[in-house]
Amino acid sequence: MSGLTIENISMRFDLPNGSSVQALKDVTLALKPGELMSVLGPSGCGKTTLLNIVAGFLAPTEGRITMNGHTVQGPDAERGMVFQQGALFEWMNVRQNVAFGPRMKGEKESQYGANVDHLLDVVGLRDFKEKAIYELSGGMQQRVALARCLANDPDVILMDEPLGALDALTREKMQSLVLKLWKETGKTIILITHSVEEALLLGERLLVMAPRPGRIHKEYRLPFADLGVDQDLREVKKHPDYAKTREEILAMIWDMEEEIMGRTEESA
Ligand SMILES: Nc1ncnc2c1ncn2[C@@H]1O[C@H](COP(=O)(O)OP(=O)(O)OP(=O)(O)O)[C@@H](O)[C@H]1O
Repeated sequence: MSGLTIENISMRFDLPNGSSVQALKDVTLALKPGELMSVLGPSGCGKTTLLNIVAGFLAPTEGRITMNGHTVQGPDAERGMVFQQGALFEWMNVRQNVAFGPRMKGEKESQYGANVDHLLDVVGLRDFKEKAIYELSGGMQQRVALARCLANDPDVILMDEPLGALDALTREKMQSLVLKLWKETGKTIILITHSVEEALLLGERLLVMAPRPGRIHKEYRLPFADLGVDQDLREVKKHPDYAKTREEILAMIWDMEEEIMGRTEESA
């Protein structure tokens, strides 16, 4: 079967003091090729743990991940990751960073060069190819991180708060870029965010997770990501369902946070 399946994933962390944390409990979902899913939920509900398991960085306590029919056993270029801070190589210039994956695969400049230049064009860094990473703004660094991930031609792109460290205006521009890349490349994308607005705009599917144990609370199918491919995101936000869904999700997460606070106070 093509696509990504997350089957009955549970994750328990055993702590040195003998106790344990049930970070995820029985999470099941499937993504078809080309789907864009945002993941939202209060702090500690297991978003990053889930992404790390899909990436193959962590082995789940129970369940399995399959990718195009085979079981995920560890990290692989078919699943690319973009972190909050670009995790770029400071000793390489912009173009060398983007070319890193293909070079590691043993490709020659004649094989990867045109694609690397194309990707740098797509993310708007044509004139910055020779720049050092420290010369770039945070937004530009995240553009490099996106291009570097795409240069490996992964089937799935996993993004953990990729725009979380950016200022509001840059973030908005980058949200449009993510939508553009999604449509142009047809990649499957899972994007974790703490921003309800971002989850709404970048989630063709939006997953709300609940904590203790981390699990799927509710899933939405939304029109805003498709609309945002061709439209200014500020226009998309005027859609009548946008404010309604935002309020509903905000209230949902607020209630979860209140419950966590209540439980913490009780146990104090
Ligand atoms: N390596 C680890 N060892 C022990 N506990 C862990 C480990 N990694 C995560 N946890 C715990 O698992 C739970 C889920 O953590 P995770 O980071 O996945 O949540 P999150 O939803 O991504 O949180 P945030 O929004 O704050 O980034 C938390 O209670 C966390 O403390």
